[in-house]
Amino acid sequence: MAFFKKLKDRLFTSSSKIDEGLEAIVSDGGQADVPAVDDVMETPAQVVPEVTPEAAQEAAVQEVPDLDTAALERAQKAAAVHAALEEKQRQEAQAEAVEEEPQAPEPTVEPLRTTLTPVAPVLEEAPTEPVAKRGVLGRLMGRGADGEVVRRELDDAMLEQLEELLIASDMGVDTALRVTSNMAEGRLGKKLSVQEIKTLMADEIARIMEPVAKPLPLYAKTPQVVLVVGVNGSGKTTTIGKLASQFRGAGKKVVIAAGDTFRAAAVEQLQVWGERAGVPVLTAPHGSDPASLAFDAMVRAEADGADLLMIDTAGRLQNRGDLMEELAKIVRVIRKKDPEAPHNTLLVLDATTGQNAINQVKVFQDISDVSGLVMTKLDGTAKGGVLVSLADKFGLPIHAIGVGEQIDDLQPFDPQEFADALTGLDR
Ligand SMILES: Nc1nc2c(ncn2[C@@H]2O[C@H](COP(=O)(O)OP(=O)(O)OP(=O)(O)O)[C@@H](O)[C@H]2O)c(=O)[nH]1
Repeated sequence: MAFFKKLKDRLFTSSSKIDEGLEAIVSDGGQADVPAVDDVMETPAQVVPEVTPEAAQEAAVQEVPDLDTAALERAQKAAAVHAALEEKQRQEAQAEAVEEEPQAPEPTVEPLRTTLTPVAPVLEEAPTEPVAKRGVLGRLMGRGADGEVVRRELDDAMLEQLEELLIASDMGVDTALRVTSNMAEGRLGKKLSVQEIKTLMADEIARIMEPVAKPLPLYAKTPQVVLVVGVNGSGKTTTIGKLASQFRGAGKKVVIAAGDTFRAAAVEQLQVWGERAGVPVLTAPHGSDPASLAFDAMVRAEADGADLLMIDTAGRLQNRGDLMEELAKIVRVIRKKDPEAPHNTLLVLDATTGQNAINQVKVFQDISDVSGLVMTKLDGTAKGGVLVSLADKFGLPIHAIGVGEQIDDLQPFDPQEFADALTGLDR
C-alpha cells in the first residue's frame, strides 16, 4: 500500500529502531523453527524437523556421518518435493507478476486530508524482489528465504526487554508497561516470532491511540478561530501553512494572523507560507500588541467571509507569566467579536523533543485551553513513541502529524497505520 509505505518510510528512524531491537530480542534466546516440507504439504504425520532440504542435498553428496540413513532418505525425498514445490511456486509467482503488472492509475487529487478523511492509498506497491524469492507458500507461512522463523518464548525476561525497547523509543515507562503487559495477557510461555510480536505490539498501540484520532472539527459557524500555540521552533508556522493549504484545497477561505509580533523572522516565515498556501497573512508593526492584531484579524475574517482564521502566537516559555497574559488577552479580545472563540486551541509539539513534549502539554494546558494536538517532525526521529505516551496520558485529540518540511507533509492521524509504521510492521 503506497500510503502506508510512505508513512513507514517517513517514520524510518523510529520504526527501524524498534525493528532492530525486536530482531535482537527474539534472536537472544530464540530458536529457529525449521519448517518441515511435509508440513507444508499438509501431511503432519511425516514431519522432518531436524533436516533442512538444503542440508539433505548437501548430505547426499557428502555423506554427512551424523545423519542416519532413514532420516537422510526422508530428507532427500523432502528435498525433491521442496524443489518441485519451489519450481511450481516460481512459475506461479511469475504468472502472478505478469497478471498484476501495475497499470498507472490516473493521478488522484487528494481532498482535505488532515481535517476530513484519511487519504486512501493511491497506488499499490509493485511486487518486490524479496517476495518473489520467498515463494508463495513461504510468504503465506511467514517464512524467510531459507524457510526459518526464529521464535522466542514470551517470559518475564523478554517482557522486560520489550519494555526497555519501548522506553527507548520515548514511550515513557507507564505506557511501555501498559503495552507490554497487555501483550503478555494469556500469552506467557508462548513462542513468538518477530512478526507476531510486531503485530501484537502494533495492535496494542493502535488500541491506545484509537480514541484520540480525531480530525480537526469544522463548525458551521464562521469564521472558525483556531489559536495555534507551542514553543518556538516546534513547527507552528509550518503547520499553519500546511493546514491553510489543505483547507484552501478543500474550498475553504482562510485568513492567517501573524501573532508573534516580536519576532520579525517568525512573521516573515509565516508570510512565505501564506504565499505558498495562497492565503492572506495579516501582520502588525514589530512589537505591537498581538491581541490588537487578533482583533483586526477577526474583523477582516468576518468582512471577507472567511471560514477559518488561524492565529499564530509567540512560544516564549522562558517567561511563562507573560506568555499566559498574552494568550489570555488575545482570547479576551476575540471574544468581543465571538464569545465562543477560539473554537480550537491547537498545541503544536515537536516529536524530536521526546518525553519533553509531556511537560509542554502540561504547561500549555495551564496557560491555555488546549483542545487538540499536532505532532511535527515525526520523520527522522527515533522518538516517535512519545505520541503513544501523549495519547495514553492526556487523551487529547491528535488532529494531524507532520512528517516533513514540504507543504504536503501533514498527514491525518490514523492510529493503526501509525502503530504499524512505528513498529515497522508490514502486514
Ligand atoms: N522534518 C520536519 N521538519 C519540520 C516539520 N515541521 C516543521 N519543521 C521544521 O522545523 C523548523 C521550525 O518550524 P517553524 O514552523 O518555523 O516553527 P515555529 O514553531 O513556528 O517556530 P518559531 O517561528 O520560532 O516560532 C523549520 O525548519 C521547519 O521546516 C516536520 O514535520 N518535519
